[in-house]
Amino acid sequence: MDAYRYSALLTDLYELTMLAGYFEKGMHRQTAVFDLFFRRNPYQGGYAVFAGLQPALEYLSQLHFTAQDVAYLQNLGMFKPAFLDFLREFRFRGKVIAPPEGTIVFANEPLLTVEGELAEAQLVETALLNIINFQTLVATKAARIVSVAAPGVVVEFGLRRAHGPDGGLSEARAAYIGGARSTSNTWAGQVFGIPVKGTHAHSWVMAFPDELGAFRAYADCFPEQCILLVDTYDTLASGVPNAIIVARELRARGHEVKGIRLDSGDLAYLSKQARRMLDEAGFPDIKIVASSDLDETVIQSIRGEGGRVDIYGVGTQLATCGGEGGGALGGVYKLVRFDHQPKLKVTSDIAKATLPDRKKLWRAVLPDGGYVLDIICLEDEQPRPGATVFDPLNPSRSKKIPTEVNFEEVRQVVMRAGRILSPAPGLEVMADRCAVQMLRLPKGTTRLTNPHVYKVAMSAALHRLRSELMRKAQENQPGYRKG
Ligand SMILES: Nc1ncnc2c1ncn2[C@@H]1O[C@H](COP(=O)(O)OP(=O)(O)OP(=O)(O)O)[C@@H](O)[C@H]1O
Ligand SMILES: O=P(O)(O)OC[C@H]1O[C@H](OP(=O)(O)OP(=O)(O)O)[C@H](O)[C@@H]1O
Ligand SMILES: O=C(O)c1cccnc1
Repeated sequence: MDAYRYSALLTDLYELTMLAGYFEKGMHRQTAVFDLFFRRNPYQGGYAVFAGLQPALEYLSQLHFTAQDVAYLQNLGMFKPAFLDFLREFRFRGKVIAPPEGTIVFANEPLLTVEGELAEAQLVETALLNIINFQTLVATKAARIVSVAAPGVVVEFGLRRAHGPDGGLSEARAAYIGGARSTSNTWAGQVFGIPVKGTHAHSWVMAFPDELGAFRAYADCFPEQCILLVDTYDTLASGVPNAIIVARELRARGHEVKGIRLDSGDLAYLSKQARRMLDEAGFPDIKIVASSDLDETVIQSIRGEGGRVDIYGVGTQLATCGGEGGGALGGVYKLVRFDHQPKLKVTSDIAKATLPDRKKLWRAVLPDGGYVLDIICLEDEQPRPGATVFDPLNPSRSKKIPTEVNFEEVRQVVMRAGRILSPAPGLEVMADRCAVQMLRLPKGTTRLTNPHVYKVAMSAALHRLRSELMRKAQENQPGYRKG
């Protein structure tokens, strides 16, 4: 898809200098495995929604340096001719393991694993983080908003406040995966097939001599999709009464006004009053749309006060991933195996020590389908009910896997030898997956504040391997003295 035709130069310079260095030292063909993961759930929440895989895979499968790319790098004066020749032939031929998009994931779990030659696996770090971090962050924000809005519907209105045109495009995609049902972004509608929806702006009302004339004109032009913005002058004194007049006139012509939109004031109070007025006038099916800097907290408050909003139009806060613990997802990409040896990033802070080697991610599931905990194992082991597993952040804490669970593997091989293994499912499939998995989480995990901490554990074998590598790494440091 053209929307994903990213340049090979979509990278940090240091990926290219490392690549040139590995090439010069003859290391570029050695095998490497990298894990992409994040260390903290976004928004101080209890989960994240994995998104961005399809664009990431499209990027990998199309990755090549054009003649212009190579000429640009040559002009930088940093790279030798033999390396530039290598870039001309460069393709990504690696293997990728990942969860399907819309999967609920948690901090410290390996999400994407990229395996290949050091050159290809290292080069793609920046682009993969750029794509996955942003889309996962937006999809998570959408899921949070949808979780408090339901059965109300969420429409994504963020394009005008999104971080640039490309941000607006991928944000609309990710918001849909997280549960937004439609977007105002027509380009996203065209590219991704997301349903497009909208009302009209205050400028429409202001461009007519009066509000009633503006509503009549809109109903005339769009008798089948008429949603009227009622807060330009006075919501309850003129906006809703005028909308009711137009709704009667339209009904006499065989059509129905579909909705009204509230865009300022106390949305709980106004929606209750508007609902009463519409019902009393014989229009119980006219929907109430609300917008005005909405986020999950405001929506929860509106609902808590008995607000009667049917559709929430959410723009700025969704598109820019606002709120505590939002803004950016701190996903990282770490080397876990190199030249046939497991690798570990050692640090005095155990919470930042990586999980070495090729791994599998398993989800322990109760007979009723509810999720219990996730277990990170070495590639060749299978978790067992009753086995003891360890907290990767504090391995002195351990717990037993409940005996009655089954295990679902969270990730699958999605790319081999640089080829995407199966065509991406539609975005609706990803959105359904997210909605279903949200319901399978333990109670409290989706709570906005102080959520239940879903357990992510490592197997005993992975714990042993990590401890052993840590010990060796410390002993091998020059100047290390056993304390
Ligand atoms: N019932 C509610 N509970 C919590 N927050 C609400 C409620 N109703 C509205 N809000 C929020 O209150 C804030 C203020 O809304 P209000 O429309 O009064 O001011 P405004 O947006 O600055 O007005 P204007 O649209 O005229 O600029 C908005 O961010 C809105 O999301
Ligand atoms: O509040 P958000 O969550 O960002 O949702 C999008 C906002 O964008 C529009 O306002 P804007 O003032 O840009 O234009 P308008 O004249 O249509 O109100 C719309 O009325 C919403 O309030
Ligand atoms: O269609 C709307 O009502 C809309 C679209 C974008 C931003 N705000 C509102």
